[in-house]
Amino acid sequence: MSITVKIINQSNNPLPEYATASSAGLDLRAFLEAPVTLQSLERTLIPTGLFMELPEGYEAQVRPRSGLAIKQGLTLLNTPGTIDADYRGEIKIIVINLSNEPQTIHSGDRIAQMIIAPYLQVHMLEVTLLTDTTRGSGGFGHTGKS
Ligand SMILES: O=c1ccn([C@H]2C[C@H](O)[C@@H](COP(=O)(O)OP(=O)(O)OP(=O)(O)O)O2)c(=O)[nH]1
Repeated sequence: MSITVKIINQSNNPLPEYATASSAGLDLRAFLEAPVTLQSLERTLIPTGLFMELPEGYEAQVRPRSGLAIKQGLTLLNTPGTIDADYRGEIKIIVINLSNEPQTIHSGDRIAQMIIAPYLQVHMLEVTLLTDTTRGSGGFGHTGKS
């Protein structure tokens, strides 16, 4: 399946790619004029230079990369971020530094991954009674510890 995209400055900002033949996520790169340093617990919006036109019925989920999380404590604050099919703005990534040290992001760094997935829109049909189940309203640990 093809998706129409626009990218700023493609000579040094390549299109997102799948790292391996079966990768689920396309790696997203930071597109920055200068490196950005995040202090411990600081968050910021990192531009990618990427714009997309998703087909109707598809979303993109923006998720953290495990290597960045374990090595640098960098993750995404709103994971998974949702890119709507009708969004035409630049895709930006909300990065937070959960480590104790400052962390620097350079232009071209792969800061997140993006999964394209189908979604359903539903009609909310209101009723006064829902059907009974064994679980009922049990939740939040109701079935035990292990
Ligand atoms: O990590 C993200 C999350 C969202 N977006 C863009 C695409 C998405 O379609 C739009 C709106 O995102 P969302 O619905 O999460 O934002 P909101 O806070 O509900 O704002 P809005 O009222 O604009 O929908 O912002 C990004 O670029 N990166």
